[in-house]
Amino acid sequence: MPTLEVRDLRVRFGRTEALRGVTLDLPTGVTGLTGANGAGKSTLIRTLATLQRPGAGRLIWDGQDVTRRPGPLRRVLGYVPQEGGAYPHLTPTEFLQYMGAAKRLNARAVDAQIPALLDAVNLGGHAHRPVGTFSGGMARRVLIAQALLGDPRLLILDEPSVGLDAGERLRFQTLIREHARRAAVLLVTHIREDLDATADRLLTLEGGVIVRPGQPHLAAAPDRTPLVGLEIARA
Ligand SMILES: Nc1ncnc2c1ncn2[C@@H]1O[C@H](COP(=O)(O)OP(=O)(O)OP(=O)(O)O)[C@@H](O)[C@H]1O
Repeated sequence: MPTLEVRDLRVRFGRTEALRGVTLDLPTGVTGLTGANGAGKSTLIRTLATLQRPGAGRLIWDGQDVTRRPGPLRRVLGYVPQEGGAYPHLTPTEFLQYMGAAKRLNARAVDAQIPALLDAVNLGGHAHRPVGTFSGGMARRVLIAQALLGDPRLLILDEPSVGLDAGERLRFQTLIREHARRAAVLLVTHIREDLDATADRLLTLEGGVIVRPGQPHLAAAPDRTPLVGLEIARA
C-alpha cells in the first residue's frame, strides 16, 4: 500500500512561518492530527492536498517525488476542506457528478458510485433535493461523500465531522475506519471522540512542527505522562 512521505515541509506567509519543517509518514490507516488554533494544521493539510505550494521540503507519494508535479497525488486524493460546501442549487447527486468531472473520473463510474456513497452518509433519501435546503450536518455529509468518489488512496479530512449528531458521527467513524483499510487517511479534528474511535496513530502540531507522535488516548494527558506512568498513577 502506498505511503505519503512528508519531508521537512516549510510554508511561510509573510513573516509568519506556518510550517517550520514538518516530517511525517502517512501509511495505510488513520493518522489523527491535533494541535491548538494556529498550530498549522490547515496549512499542512492544504499543502498535502496540493492547494498550497510549500516554500521548501518534499512530498513523496508511492516513492515518487510529487512536490513540483502534484498530478499523481491529485489523482488519488479525496479531500474535505475545513470550510466551503456544495453549490446550494445542486442536488447531492449533481454535486457528486460535478466533483467527479472535476476529478476527471469516468462519468459512468461516478454515476454507479453515487447511490452507495449517498447511502454511506445516510443521504440516500435526499439525493434529488437541493443542498441549499439541507441542515449543516447534512451538507457536511455531502462533502464527506464527494471526498470518497473514486475510492481515493489518500483521504485528507479537515474537521470533517463538525455538526454531525451522535448517530451520524458513529456512521462517519465506521465509514472512515472501513476506508482506512485500503487508504492513508489524515484526520484533523478537535473532536477527541473521533480520534479515539478511528485513529491508528496520533500526531500533534505545535508552532508549525510535529512535537509528539503517540497514541490517541495518551494525547489527552496534559503533562504528557507515558502510558506506564498513567497506569501506575491509577493503581
Ligand atoms: N493565508 C494566510 N495568510 C497569512 N497567514 C496565514 C494564512 N493562513 C494561515 N496563516 C497563519 O499561519 C498560522 C497557521 O494557521 P493554520 O490555519 O494552519 O492553523 P490551524 O492549526 O489550522 O488553526 P485552527 O485550529 O484555528 O484551524 C497562523 O499563524 C495563521 O495566522
